[in-house]
Amino acid sequence: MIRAHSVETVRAAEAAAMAELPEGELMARAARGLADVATARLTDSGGTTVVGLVGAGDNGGDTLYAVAHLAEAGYACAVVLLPAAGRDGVHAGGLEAADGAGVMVHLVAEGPEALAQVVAEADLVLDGIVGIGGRPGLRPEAARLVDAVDDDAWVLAVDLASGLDPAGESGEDDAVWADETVTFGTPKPVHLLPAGEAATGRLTVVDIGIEVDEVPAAVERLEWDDVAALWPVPGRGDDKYSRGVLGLVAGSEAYPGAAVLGATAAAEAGVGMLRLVATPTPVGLVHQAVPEAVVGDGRVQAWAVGPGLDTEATDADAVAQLDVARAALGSELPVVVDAGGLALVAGRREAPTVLTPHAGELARLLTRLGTTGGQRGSGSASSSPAADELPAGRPVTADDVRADPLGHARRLAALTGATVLLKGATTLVVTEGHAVRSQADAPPWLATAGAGDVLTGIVGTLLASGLEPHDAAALGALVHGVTADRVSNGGPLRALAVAHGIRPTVRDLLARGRSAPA
Ligand SMILES: NC(=O)C1=CN([C@@H]2O[C@H](COP(=O)(O)OP(=O)(O)OC[C@H]3O[C@@H](n4cnc5c(N)ncnc54)[C@H](O)[C@@H]3O)[C@@H](O)[C@H]2O)[C@@H](O)CC1
Ligand SMILES: Nc1ncnc2c1ncn2[C@@H]1O[C@H](COP(=O)(O)OP(=O)(O)O)[C@@H](O)[C@H]1O
Ligand SMILES: [K+]
Repeated sequence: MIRAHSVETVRAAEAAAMAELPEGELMARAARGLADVATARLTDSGGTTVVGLVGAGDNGGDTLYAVAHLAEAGYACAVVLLPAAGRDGVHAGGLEAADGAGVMVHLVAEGPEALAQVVAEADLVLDGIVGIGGRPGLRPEAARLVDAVDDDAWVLAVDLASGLDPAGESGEDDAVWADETVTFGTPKPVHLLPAGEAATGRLTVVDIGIEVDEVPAAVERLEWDDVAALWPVPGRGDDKYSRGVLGLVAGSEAYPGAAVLGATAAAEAGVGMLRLVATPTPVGLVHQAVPEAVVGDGRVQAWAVGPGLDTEATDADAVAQLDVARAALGSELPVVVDAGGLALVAGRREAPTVLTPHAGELARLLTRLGTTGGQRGSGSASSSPAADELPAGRPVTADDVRADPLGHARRLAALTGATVLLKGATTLVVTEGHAVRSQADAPPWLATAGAGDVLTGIVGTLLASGLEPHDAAALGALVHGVTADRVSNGGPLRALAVAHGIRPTVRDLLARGRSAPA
């Protein structure tokens, strides 16, 4: 599992480490690690020139020392000192090291054109403008230099891409767009959250000897090797009932195929037994595609409610199906609720619950539950709408959610007590009292109709086997995304192919776990 820690946690861990170490040792380790990564990239690309963009804080200090190492190794190195105070505005020890190594030192006073030319010549740019002490956004003089970077240069962000919010709570309107980020000790939330993930690029963690393993993470990401520990593997004493029966309330005369996708996914994920509650057309289709499924209401260990459910339908079969959906939501059993089922969510549910909206569904649900959209007030760092603003009396929109996915997912989790799985390129899993989980395993090809129905089948299977909602949601998202990536293999995807890819994917992920060192 990848674990990202908050800025407060990192600062405390750094302080504890520094108390045991000679002065400057942590920064020396950070700079050495940074220079090593830079050297590896320059070796790969055949690049020879390095420019460091240096801000006022310790992030600039790391950068100055790293550039000094690179100059000593023979690369042609320059730095641009961004503070208005020039040489007096940056880390003194770092500047002394850079001077001693023969690094060319430029000041903002030289003017934007001259500096843009310096920056444009770099094969590798070290972004040391700001790190975890940074406020979101770039000042104009920094933004101009970032714009001047050559398209072919390798942009290496020091600790985080400057301009991002280290906490990853607000967006990335004006930030460095890094090819790679070298971070120290542990990832920070911004590296894993939608607000910063794209601008972070490849993430490389350099060990500088700070201890955070015992401290709760702010954001977590399950990795392939976590699957074996979490996935429900039957034992000799199990039977189909003990493994977990899933009740799937899905499909309608209007959207029959969703039931096929959800049922196929559950069968492929290895559900002990599947009961389908649906109207005649989806029942017929599921009989063809998933002959294992049993039709009709009955005893189950968990429910999956919603794929293809038509909550507007009024014929007798549909009304009977909707009655089962409402009874499932009113029961004390675990439920995953998707698509049409979300329209039936009325508020808090005490039993384990996973809600799986995409941005539009989350917006509609929040609006229906009484939340309204709002704009951040003046003085805020960003003009994006935020979830925690005072109500402005208008409905929450999908754009509001996209501008602040984490905030809106948290809002729904607080209103319902449920685990909220917010779908997207990066899928967030938010449960009150738990570290946020963030999964980014899927290719954009997965943005295709019916993909969500497949996810519901997987998560339902995991709930029926007894997994906690937070684990079921994150593990479901991981397996869904990894399966999509394997099946796509760089090409188009269809939802049914993803469903059919689950079995070999889970098998291979479990095999990895068996062969991984203890
Ligand atoms: N604390 C430690 O022990 C270690 C810190 N390290 C480095 O130190 C960094 C944190 O250093 P600092 O706390 O000095 O903070 P930063 O270097 O992140 O930046 C703080 C400075 O930048 C200015 N600033 C903030 N936002 C800005 C913006 N948007 N545009 C321009 N200037 C802005 C602030 O006024 C302040 O002067 C880490 O990210 C890491 O790179 C590493 O050397 C490892 C050890
Ligand atoms: N750009 C993207 N990259 C990767 N995965 C994505 C992207 N956009 C959406 N997805 C994933 O595709 C799936 C789409 O599900 P959903 O929107 O519910 O579709 P449907 O309702 O048609 O089944 C989700 O699992 C989501 O996380
Ligand atoms: K930086």
